Amino acid sequence: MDEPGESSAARLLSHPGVQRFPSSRLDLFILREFLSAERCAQLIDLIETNNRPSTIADYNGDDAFRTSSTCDLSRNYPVVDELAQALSRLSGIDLAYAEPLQGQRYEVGQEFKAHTDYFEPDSADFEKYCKVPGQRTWTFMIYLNDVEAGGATRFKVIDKMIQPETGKLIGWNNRRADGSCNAATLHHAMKVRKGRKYVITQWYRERPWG
Ligand SMILES: O=C(O)CCC(=O)C(=O)O
Ligand SMILES: [Fe+2]
Repeated sequence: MDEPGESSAARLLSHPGVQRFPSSRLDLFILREFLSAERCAQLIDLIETNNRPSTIADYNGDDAFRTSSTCDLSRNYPVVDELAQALSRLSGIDLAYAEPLQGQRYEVGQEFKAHTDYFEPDSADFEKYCKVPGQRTWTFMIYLNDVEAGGATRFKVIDKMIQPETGKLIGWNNRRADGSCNAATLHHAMKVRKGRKYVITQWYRERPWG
Protein backbone atom coordinates (compact mmCIF):
# COMPACT_ATOMS: atom_id res chain seq x y z
CA MET A 1 0.00 0.00 0.00
CA ASP A 2 1.42 3.38 -1.00
CA GLU A 3 1.67 6.21 1.51
CA PRO A 4 -1.10 8.79 1.18
CA GLY A 5 -0.02 11.45 -1.33
CA GLU A 6 2.30 8.94 -3.04
CA SER A 7 2.02 7.15 -6.33
CA SER A 8 4.32 4.28 -7.29
CA ALA A 9 5.98 2.71 -10.31
CA ALA A 10 3.95 -0.47 -9.85
CA ARG A 11 0.70 1.44 -9.80
CA LEU A 12 1.53 3.52 -12.87
CA LEU A 13 2.93 0.61 -14.88
CA SER A 14 -0.23 -1.41 -14.27
CA HIS A 15 -2.03 1.11 -16.51
CA PRO A 16 -1.93 0.10 -20.21
CA GLY A 17 0.43 2.26 -22.26
CA VAL A 18 2.45 3.75 -19.41
CA GLN A 19 6.18 3.73 -20.17
CA ARG A 20 8.99 4.30 -17.74
CA PHE A 21 12.03 6.35 -18.69
CA PRO A 22 15.06 4.21 -17.82
CA SER A 23 16.99 6.09 -15.15
CA SER A 24 18.28 5.16 -11.73
CA ARG A 25 18.15 8.82 -10.73
CA LEU A 26 14.54 9.70 -11.34
CA ASP A 27 11.12 7.98 -11.55
CA LEU A 28 9.67 9.43 -14.76
CA PHE A 29 6.70 8.02 -16.67
CA ILE A 30 5.07 8.82 -20.00
CA LEU A 31 1.59 8.00 -21.31
CA ARG A 32 0.60 9.04 -24.80
CA GLU A 33 -3.03 9.81 -25.64
CA PHE A 34 -4.07 10.13 -22.02
CA LEU A 35 -6.57 12.80 -23.11
CA SER A 36 -8.52 12.93 -26.37
CA ALA A 37 -8.02 15.82 -28.78
CA GLU A 38 -11.58 16.92 -28.03
CA ARG A 39 -10.94 17.16 -24.26
CA CYS A 40 -7.68 19.01 -24.92
CA ALA A 41 -9.50 21.55 -27.10
CA GLN A 42 -12.10 22.15 -24.36
CA LEU A 43 -9.37 22.70 -21.78
CA ILE A 44 -7.47 25.07 -24.08
CA ASP A 45 -10.67 27.14 -24.43
CA LEU A 46 -10.90 27.39 -20.63
CA ILE A 47 -7.26 28.49 -20.35
CA GLU A 48 -7.80 31.10 -23.05
CA THR A 49 -10.77 32.65 -21.30
CA ASN A 50 -9.20 33.13 -17.88
CA ASN A 51 -5.48 33.56 -17.32
CA ARG A 52 -2.99 35.74 -15.46
CA PRO A 53 0.80 36.14 -15.56
CA SER A 54 2.52 33.09 -14.03
CA THR A 55 4.30 33.46 -10.70
CA ILE A 56 7.06 31.55 -8.91
CA ALA A 57 7.78 30.67 -5.31
CA ASP A 58 11.26 31.52 -3.97
CA TYR A 59 11.66 34.58 -6.24
CA ASN A 60 15.25 34.65 -7.49
CA GLY A 61 15.43 38.14 -8.97
CA ASP A 62 15.06 36.96 -12.57
CA ASP A 63 11.90 38.51 -14.02
CA ALA A 64 12.29 36.39 -17.15
CA PHE A 65 12.42 33.12 -15.20
CA ARG A 66 8.79 32.18 -15.88
CA THR A 67 7.10 34.21 -18.58
CA SER A 68 3.99 32.14 -19.29
CA SER A 69 0.34 32.72 -18.27
CA THR A 70 -1.44 30.61 -15.67
CA CYS A 71 -5.09 29.62 -15.38
CA ASP A 72 -6.59 28.29 -12.16
CA LEU A 73 -8.94 25.53 -13.18
CA SER A 74 -11.99 25.10 -10.98
CA ARG A 75 -13.51 21.66 -10.58
CA ASN A 76 -16.87 23.32 -10.99
CA TYR A 77 -16.22 22.79 -14.70
CA PRO A 78 -17.18 19.16 -15.44
CA VAL A 79 -14.25 18.76 -17.85
CA VAL A 80 -11.82 19.81 -15.09
CA ASP A 81 -13.44 17.60 -12.47
CA GLU A 82 -13.32 14.63 -14.82
CA LEU A 83 -9.60 15.23 -15.45
CA ALA A 84 -8.78 15.52 -11.74
CA GLN A 85 -10.58 12.22 -11.13
CA ALA A 86 -8.86 10.47 -14.05
CA LEU A 87 -5.46 11.60 -12.71
CA SER A 88 -6.36 10.35 -9.25
CA ARG A 89 -7.33 6.94 -10.66
CA LEU A 90 -4.08 6.76 -12.64
CA SER A 91 -1.81 7.86 -9.81
CA GLY A 92 -3.68 6.12 -7.03
CA ILE A 93 -3.50 9.34 -5.01
CA ASP A 94 -6.67 10.46 -3.25
CA LEU A 95 -8.06 13.73 -4.60
CA ALA A 96 -7.79 15.25 -1.12
CA TYR A 97 -4.00 15.42 -1.67
CA ALA A 98 -4.31 17.24 -5.00
CA GLU A 99 -3.65 20.94 -5.51
CA PRO A 100 -6.21 22.67 -7.74
CA LEU A 101 -5.35 21.96 -11.38
CA GLN A 102 -3.49 24.70 -13.24
CA GLY A 103 -3.27 25.44 -16.94
CA GLN A 104 -0.27 27.18 -18.45
CA ARG A 105 -0.04 28.97 -21.77
CA TYR A 106 3.26 29.83 -23.45
CA GLU A 107 3.42 32.20 -26.39
CA VAL A 108 6.40 32.59 -28.71
CA GLY A 109 9.52 33.33 -26.67
CA GLN A 110 7.96 32.33 -23.35
CA GLU A 111 9.48 29.70 -21.08
CA PHE A 112 9.89 28.45 -17.53
CA LYS A 113 13.61 28.18 -16.89
CA ALA A 114 15.19 25.18 -15.17
CA HIS A 115 13.53 24.55 -11.81
CA THR A 116 12.25 21.85 -9.53
CA ASP A 117 8.62 21.57 -8.46
CA TYR A 118 9.37 20.88 -4.80
CA PHE A 119 9.83 23.76 -2.37
CA GLU A 120 13.35 24.22 -1.01
CA PRO A 121 13.05 22.86 2.53
CA ASP A 122 15.01 25.73 4.09
CA SER A 123 13.49 28.55 2.04
CA ALA A 124 11.33 31.34 3.36
CA ASP A 125 8.50 30.15 1.15
CA PHE A 126 8.53 26.60 2.50
CA GLU A 127 6.71 27.65 5.64
CA LYS A 128 4.21 29.66 3.61
CA TYR A 129 3.37 27.07 0.97
CA CYS A 130 3.94 23.78 2.81
CA LYS A 131 2.88 24.31 6.40
CA VAL A 132 -0.55 22.74 6.00
CA PRO A 133 -0.32 20.42 2.96
CA GLY A 134 3.37 19.50 3.26
CA GLN A 135 5.84 19.09 0.41
CA ARG A 136 4.91 18.36 -3.20
CA THR A 137 5.17 14.64 -3.85
CA TRP A 138 4.34 13.83 -7.49
CA THR A 139 3.85 15.99 -10.58
CA PHE A 140 1.63 14.97 -13.50
CA MET A 141 1.52 17.18 -16.56
CA ILE A 142 -0.49 16.90 -19.76
CA TYR A 143 0.40 18.59 -23.04
CA LEU A 144 -2.78 19.86 -24.66
CA ASN A 145 -1.41 20.51 -28.14
CA ASP A 146 1.34 19.87 -30.64
CA VAL A 147 3.59 22.94 -30.73
CA GLU A 148 4.78 24.07 -34.16
CA ALA A 149 8.35 24.64 -32.92
CA GLY A 150 10.07 24.65 -29.54
CA GLY A 151 8.34 24.18 -26.19
CA ALA A 152 9.95 20.88 -25.18
CA THR A 153 10.39 20.00 -21.51
CA ARG A 154 14.05 19.29 -20.87
CA PHE A 155 15.15 17.22 -17.88
CA LYS A 156 18.71 18.44 -17.75
CA VAL A 157 20.25 16.07 -15.22
CA ILE A 158 19.07 12.89 -16.94
CA ASP A 159 19.44 14.44 -20.41
CA LYS A 160 15.89 13.81 -21.59
CA MET A 161 13.80 16.09 -23.82
CA ILE A 162 10.07 15.53 -24.00
CA GLN A 163 8.20 17.02 -26.93
CA PRO A 164 4.70 18.44 -26.52
CA GLU A 165 2.07 16.22 -28.13
CA THR A 166 -1.72 16.51 -27.89
CA GLY A 167 -2.98 14.51 -24.90
CA LYS A 168 0.41 13.16 -23.77
CA LEU A 169 0.95 12.86 -20.02
CA ILE A 170 4.20 12.78 -18.13
CA GLY A 171 4.57 12.16 -14.41
CA TRP A 172 7.44 12.03 -11.98
CA ASN A 173 8.24 11.61 -8.33
CA ASN A 174 9.76 14.79 -6.90
CA ARG A 175 11.33 12.85 -4.07
CA ARG A 176 13.66 9.91 -3.62
CA ALA A 177 12.64 6.67 -1.94
CA ASP A 178 13.90 8.01 1.40
CA GLY A 179 11.63 11.07 1.11
CA SER A 180 14.38 13.60 0.34
CA CYS A 181 13.91 16.07 -2.52
CA ASN A 182 15.33 14.75 -5.80
CA ALA A 183 17.42 17.40 -7.58
CA ALA A 184 17.50 15.16 -10.67
CA THR A 185 13.92 16.33 -11.33
CA LEU A 186 15.32 19.68 -12.54
CA HIS A 187 13.39 20.60 -15.70
CA HIS A 188 13.14 23.49 -18.13
CA ALA A 189 10.05 24.36 -20.17
CA MET A 190 11.94 25.58 -23.21
CA LYS A 191 10.97 28.60 -25.26
CA VAL A 192 8.18 28.21 -27.75
CA ARG A 193 9.56 29.19 -31.17
CA LYS A 194 6.38 29.02 -33.22
CA GLY A 195 2.73 28.70 -32.23
CA ARG A 196 1.49 28.39 -28.66
CA LYS A 197 1.90 25.72 -26.03
CA TYR A 198 -0.72 24.69 -23.46
CA VAL A 199 -0.22 22.32 -20.54
CA ILE A 200 -2.13 21.32 -17.42
CA THR A 201 -0.34 20.42 -14.23
CA GLN A 202 -1.42 18.40 -11.23
CA TRP A 203 0.74 18.54 -8.14
CA TYR A 204 0.10 16.29 -5.18
CA ARG A 205 1.07 16.90 -1.54
CA GLU A 206 2.12 14.87 1.45
CA ARG A 207 -0.99 15.86 3.36
CA PRO A 208 -4.52 16.90 2.38
CA TRP A 209 -4.65 20.23 0.55
CA GLY A 210 -7.26 21.54 2.96
O1 LIG B 1 5.51 23.47 -19.50
C1 LIG B 1 6.33 22.59 -19.23
O2 LIG B 1 6.87 21.90 -20.10
C2 LIG B 1 6.72 22.40 -17.79
C3 LIG B 1 5.90 23.20 -16.82
C4 LIG B 1 6.43 23.12 -15.44
O3 LIG B 1 7.50 22.62 -15.23
C5 LIG B 1 5.69 23.65 -14.29
O4 LIG B 1 4.64 24.29 -14.50
O5 LIG B 1 6.13 23.42 -13.15
FE1 LIG C 1 7.85 22.34 -13.18
